[in-house]
Amino acid sequence: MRAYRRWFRAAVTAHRRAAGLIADAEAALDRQYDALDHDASPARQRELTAGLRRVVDGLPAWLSRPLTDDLLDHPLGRDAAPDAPLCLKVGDASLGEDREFGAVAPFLGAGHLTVDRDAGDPAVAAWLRGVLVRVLAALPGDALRVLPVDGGGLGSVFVPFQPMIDAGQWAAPATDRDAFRDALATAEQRVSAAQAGQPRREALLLAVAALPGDIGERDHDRLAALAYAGPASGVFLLIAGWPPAPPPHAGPPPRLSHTTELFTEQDEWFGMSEPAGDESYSPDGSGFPAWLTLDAGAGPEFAARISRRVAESVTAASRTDLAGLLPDRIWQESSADGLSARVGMAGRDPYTLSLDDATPHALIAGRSGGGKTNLLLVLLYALASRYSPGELTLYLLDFKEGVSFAEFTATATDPSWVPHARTVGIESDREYGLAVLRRLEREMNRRAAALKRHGVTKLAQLREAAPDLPMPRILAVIDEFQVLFAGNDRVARSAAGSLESLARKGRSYGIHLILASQTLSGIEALYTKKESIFGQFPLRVALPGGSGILDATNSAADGLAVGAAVVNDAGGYVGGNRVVRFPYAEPDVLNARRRLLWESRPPGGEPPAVFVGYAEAHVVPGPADGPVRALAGLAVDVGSPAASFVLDARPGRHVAALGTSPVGGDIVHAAAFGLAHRHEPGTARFVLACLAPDAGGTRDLIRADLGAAGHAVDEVDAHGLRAVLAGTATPGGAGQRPTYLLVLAAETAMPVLAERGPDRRTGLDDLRTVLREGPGRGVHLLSWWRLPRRFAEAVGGSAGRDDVACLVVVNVVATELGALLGDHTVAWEPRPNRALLIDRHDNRMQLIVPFVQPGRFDTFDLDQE
Ligand SMILES: Nc1ncnc2c1ncn2[C@@H]1O[C@H](COP(=O)(O)OP(=O)(O)OP(=O)(O)O)[C@@H](O)[C@H]1O
Repeated sequence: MRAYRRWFRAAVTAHRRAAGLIADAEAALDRQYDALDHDASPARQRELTAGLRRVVDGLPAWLSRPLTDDLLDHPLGRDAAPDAPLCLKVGDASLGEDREFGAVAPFLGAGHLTVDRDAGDPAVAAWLRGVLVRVLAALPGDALRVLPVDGGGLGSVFVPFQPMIDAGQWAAPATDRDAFRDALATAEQRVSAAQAGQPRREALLLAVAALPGDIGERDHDRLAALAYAGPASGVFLLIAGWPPAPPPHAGPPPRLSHTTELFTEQDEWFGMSEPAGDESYSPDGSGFPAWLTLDAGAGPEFAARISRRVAESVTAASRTDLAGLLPDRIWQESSADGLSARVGMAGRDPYTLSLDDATPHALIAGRSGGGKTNLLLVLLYALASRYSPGELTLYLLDFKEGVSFAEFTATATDPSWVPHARTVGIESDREYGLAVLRRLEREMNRRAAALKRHGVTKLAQLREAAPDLPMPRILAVIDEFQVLFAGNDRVARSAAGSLESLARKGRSYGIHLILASQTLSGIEALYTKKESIFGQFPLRVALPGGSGILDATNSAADGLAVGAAVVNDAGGYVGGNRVVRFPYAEPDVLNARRRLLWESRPPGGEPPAVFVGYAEAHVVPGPADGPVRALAGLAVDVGSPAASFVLDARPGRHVAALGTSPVGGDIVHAAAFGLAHRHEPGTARFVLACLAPDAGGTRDLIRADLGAAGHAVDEVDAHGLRAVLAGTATPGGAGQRPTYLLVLAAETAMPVLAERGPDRRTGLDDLRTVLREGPGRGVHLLSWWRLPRRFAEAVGGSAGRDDVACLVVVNVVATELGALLGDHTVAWEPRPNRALLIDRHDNRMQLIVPFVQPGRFDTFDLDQE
């Protein structure tokens, strides 16, 4: 400060002497030109201008020298110190040929600068660019944040500075009134924060190329207030076009305090007011004693070059590496009051992301390739390193290709997993997502009850009151969460309900949500539909292309480079913006860290329940005791429990797989396989009818698996099947052993079954008797019907609906299924690798991953299914 004072005083003194010279000269001219001392005066003039030049030359190069290529070798970031006042050359005053000198004015750290013409004037545009280049090059790259305003829509002034915008150090230009007001709000917030004693950040410069034409008195007053309070808080103004024309019926705009003003005198000549600060150019307060032309400033290319170089250095300085960011000693933190982890750098400072009572939940958005996967990996590994599995549990869910949480699970080549992960869903179904949300809700209710029981209101208190009660904080991360709400169906409604309740109440019970999305349109639809949910997500992380989750006027994330994000903890309002750079999630570092976490896991730590949407399910033997069941697949649910159907003595305990897909045959195979392992060899009878040649492969497999389990198989054709039905329909005809009728392509038997026999009975009569009475005698039908309508006819239409209680629906469209069930409200859409298990007795409908033959979907065209 002292050095600046000394220097500026010298400059002012030199200017005054120049003024004296001009006054002398004018007086002399006035007296009489001829009487002027022609010899002495030029010498004195030269002497004085040389003195003035020395003053300007004494200024650091970036603040004074012409902005040309000659300066390119001069180092960046060393000509001014952050927080210290600086002076720079703003114009060229002249006392005649060869007697020019630089006019300097105080600026950042000391006061504001205005010029009365806006950047529509090319000289003003170049000047403004020049002032920006000077401070950009003189200061360390991250010592100044610029909020550009270009209300004239001219745009060109700030175009060269795009690299600084991309690097997140400058905001994107505000080009209309609303955006201008947001910029004002940001600056005002900075002032309030400083006044409240918050630590100073980099200086903030509101740089205006042209004010929006439609601003009013109130905006002028806000600028005046900023001018007054700004310098003490590190907020400065550089305004081209001040004072503006007063709005209609309004007085002239207020004077800006702490401001050095340049104003037009004539053509390209400007006058300059007294400078901001304590010094003055003239003894009588009349301002700078000479007219001046504006500093030539910087051309767009030169500005772009400097901007690129400074941006690169800012980016490099704020780059972090993952290894440096993860703590060496794991699991040292308590999550009693919240979760937080260092995840990157905000300028020169480490950035810590927190999920706690104030910011319980977060939204993350960015375009494809914007770095979402990377960010989530960094965040989750950082959290898992700080908190032990006793302090933090993770529920990870993704709905699409994209973020893959496979990184948290064991693989064929690496047996380690992240021990905090409770569930990991990869390319999950919406139903699976709903199941996870429901599970979280149940956990929330469990915690609510525990709080009540212990008479406390906060999780931290509960952890003290009941130290043995497992009460880790839970973080659920849902990627592409908008998929949950696709369609206006039961799943969407239930998911919205669950999510809303978790978002509202979760914070009290240590449950945090991070919702991430690429498809902003999906989120936008939700904004309008479910605005209330998003109010619960004050923390917003906008990766490149993710401005959609910020306030409508906040486009700060549009120009970000990959590796950076605008993190906003004020629900998206501009004032809360912070540009944060995240390290690259290096695979080697992640792998090493996962191993370390895994090796440190508590004894008995279970691997996460993994659900992989595209994976085939293959049958394995079911439990050896309990009710006898037909295995059908894995439930689309947390932990993927087996989905099965109890084959007890109640009438109708049979299975029909429906649909042309060969998966229908696989269902019969899975059931047979499970039963073959359930019964001791030779203690059950298996009758197999394969009635379509193209199901031969499945028939062979059934035969082989039953044989391997020690069971004989009676193979029959349609006539044989009819005979077996006739036998088992008669009391005592089935014998003592449980009997399973395995029928592939059952509809093919219809003509044979429909024929009347000599006793006037048809095979269908026997079939229906078996369906009703068979289970009581240990006889169960496990069948695959390619044509659901034939099946309906076979069981006797609606009257026989409950006679086959278990339907496994494969590729049957909703209308057909509705007709079959007599219920058109059933929501079902056939999809690859999924089936709907319906137990008509229990009124249960369950989405399952059907058990199929290994490789079924490798050889089978999914589109045909
Ligand atoms: N912080 C970073 N530093 C350096 N490179 C990064 C960083 N973040 C992401 N990247 C690079 O960008 C690429 C895309 O990132 P990432 O896969 O995280 O994007 P994404 O948004 O998840 O994309 P998608 O959803 O399409 O998979 C990565 O391959 C990585 O090389």
